[in-house]
Parts: sequence; structure tokens; C-alpha cells
Amino acid sequence: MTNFTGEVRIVGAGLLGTSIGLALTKQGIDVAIASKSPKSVDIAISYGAGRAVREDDSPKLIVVCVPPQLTAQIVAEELIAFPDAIVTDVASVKAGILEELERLAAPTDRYVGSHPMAGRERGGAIAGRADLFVGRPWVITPNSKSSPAGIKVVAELAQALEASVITVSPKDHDRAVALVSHVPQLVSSLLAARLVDANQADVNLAGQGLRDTTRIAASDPELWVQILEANSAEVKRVLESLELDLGNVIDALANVDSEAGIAQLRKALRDGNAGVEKIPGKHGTKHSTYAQIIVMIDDQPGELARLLTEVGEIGINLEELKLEHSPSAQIGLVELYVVPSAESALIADLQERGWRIA
Ligand SMILES: NC(=O)c1ccc[n+]([C@@H]2O[C@H](COP(=O)([O-])OP(=O)(O)OC[C@H]3O[C@@H](n4cnc5c(N)ncnc54)[C@H](O)[C@@H]3O)[C@@H](O)[C@H]2O)c1
Ligand SMILES: O=C(O)C(=O)C[C@]1(C(=O)O)C=C[C@@H](O)C=C1
Repeated sequence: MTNFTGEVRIVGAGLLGTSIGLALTKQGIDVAIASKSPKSVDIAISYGAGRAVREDDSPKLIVVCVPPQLTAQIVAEELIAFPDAIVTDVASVKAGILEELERLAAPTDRYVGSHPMAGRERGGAIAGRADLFVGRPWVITPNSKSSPAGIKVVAELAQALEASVITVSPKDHDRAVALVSHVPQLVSSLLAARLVDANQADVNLAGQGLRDTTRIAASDPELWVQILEANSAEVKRVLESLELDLGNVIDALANVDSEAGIAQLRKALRDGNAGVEKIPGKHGTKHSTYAQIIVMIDDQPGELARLLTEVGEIGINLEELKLEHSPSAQIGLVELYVVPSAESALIADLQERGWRIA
């Protein structure tokens, strides 16, 4: 939490705008929400994400949360309409928006681009969540004219939402997110697209692997076309490397009777192990730092709450929690993550209390 104060205006009452509004309102901050769609404003307000705009609004900070293609135009309009406000946006691409603002001769000293690396595969006010940004990176991309005061306010916004601030240039941002966000979206979509013509009976065999690798394939195509268009050169570069890797794996599969073929396959899988180890987990630590304990719970009301209460009674801090639900088995799998030194004590205590550990 920070000492963020002052009035905030949010433009765009979709997933991002509503989530930011919910988190700020919860902290007692005055949030006014504007959007093209009055219906989404109504939903956002009834969720508790803020209030309707007023004639005498005088925001300290404006957060533009509209689709990427509209972002520069709306940022420019807001800079003019509110000459004392700092304006930021949350669009998933940054360099092109700044270029457009410069073309429009907008007062970019009061503009500080940003991009929370948090989202969902569902858009709209209805998908908003107050905790969306907790523990996530929030990238701030100041331009050469951004005022230090503006950069500070945007950093305070991110901190108030419990995100961790990373500051980079708009160009470096676009290069990085091509690798860590835009290509992952395409790979997930392309993989899921393989299922379209598959037999339903084959798809019914899917385990957790397919679900893990295709969650974001459900994302909004209209939003992603705009993101990919705005970052096409960087995304193409990463995809070309991936194409080479795919070619090598295809060659290896054609040569599994040779040692070289097997070595090539092994290398691809080991490189994957090395890559996944580089992804930071909670508090910037590696996810493999935590021990995982899987508890099987009956699929009935109150079971999860009872388990968490008992973990609390045992006195061990949970670092992360995931829930897997098996539709056919009337059972839920709860993944508890704890520091390794607490693993055996927690397993023993839970078993003593009658919990089944997988
Ligand atoms: N979805 C994600 O996971 C995610 C994550 C990080 C950043 N972003 C970025 O956040 C921005 C918003 O994405 P979202 O997922 O919230 O989309 P969304 O579709 O849920 O919401 C967009 C909102 O903008 C409103 N809008 C459209 N045109 C407008 C206009 N001219 N004036 C005012 N409001 C207008 C729409 O009514 C809608 O409420 C995008 O730029 C996106 O790149 C998205
Ligand atoms: O987790 C998701 O569903 C996301 O959409 C998140 C994600 C990402 O790639 O991490 C996607 C695009 C946004 O620009 C930022 C975050």
C-alpha cells in the first residue's frame, strides 16, 4: 500500500478500468468512471468500482483503459480536457501510442505510458477483479518529456494496487512483451486452433496439459488483432526463432532412430526446463522455490474453507494456492505451496487431521 491520494478518472469501463476502479475504491479513493458504453459504466459502478463523472471533476490522475487502437486519441483528448491532470494508459503496446501522441502534438510532459502485466482471457466490466494486479509487474514507460511528478504518480498508482513497478522505454517494453506475452498468446491460439477439426472423442481425452497451455486462447480476438498489429515487427522476430526451433524438432522426430535425433529432442525439452526456471514467481522468486502439497478434498460446500482454516491453525504460511476441479470425480485437488522447510510438518499435520494427500 502507498500514500496514493487524490481524485482518479478512469476512461473505459472494461476489465482493466473496472479492476483498477474496484481496487482504488476499496482504499477510499474517489474514482470517476467514463466509458463509451453506458451499460458497462452502470455495471462497473454497481460492482463498486467508482461513481459517475461530474461536471466539476478535477482528477489528479486519468487512467485510459480503452482498446489499443483508440488509446492515443483518447489520451490526447483527456490531456486537453484536463490541463492539470497526469494521464496514463494501460494498453498492451507502447511505442506506437507515443508516436501517435507526438504526431498529434499532445502535451506529453503530462503523459506517462504504463502496462500492468495482469489480465484475464475475459474482457468487460463483469470480469473486473480488485486483486487483479496484486504481485504482478506494472511496466511504466516514460517518454523523454514525462515530468518526474507524473512518473511518481503513476508509480504510486501501481503500488497502491500492490503491483511491482518496472520502468523501461516504450521500445524496450514492446520488444520484451513480444516474447513474454504476445507470442505466448499466438502459440496458445494456434495450439487450440488445432482442435477445431479434431474428433470430439479425441479432444475428450484432454488432461491438464492442454488446459494449461490453452487458457489464453479464449481471449478476445478483436483486442489481440490490435495488439499484434501494433507490435508486428517484434512479434515476427520472435516467431521466426520459434519457427527454426519447430523445424529442428520436426527433423528430430523424423530421425528418432538416430542418436542425433534423440539428442535434438532432449535438447528442446531441456531448453524448455531452463526457460521455465527463468520465469519469476511470487515476490520475484522462482516458482520452484516452494514445495507443492496436493490435498484431495470432497466436492462439497465448505471443504476448501475447512482445509484453509486448518492450515491456519497448524500455523504454516501459504505462499500460493491453486485449485483443480475434476468434473467426473466429485473431488477437488487443492495445490498448497509452502516454503520447503515447512513441507513435511504440514503433510504430517494434515494427515493426522484426516486429510488425503495426493
Ligand atoms: N485484457 C487484458 O488481459 C489486458 C491486460 C493488460 C492491459 N490490457 C489493455 O487494457 C486496455 C483495455 O482492455 P480490456 O481488457 O479492459 O478491454 P475491455 O474490452 O474489457 O474494455 C474496453 C472498454 O473500453 C470502452 N471503450 C471503447 N471505446 C471507447 C471510447 N471511445 N471511449 C471510452 N471508452 C471506450 C469499452 O466500452 C469497454 O468498456 C487495452 O488497451 C488492453 O491492451 C488488457
Ligand atoms: O493472464 C491473462 O489472461 C492475460 O491476458 C495476461 C497478459 C499476459 O500476457 O500476461 C496478457 C496481455 C496483457 O497485455 C497483459 C497481461
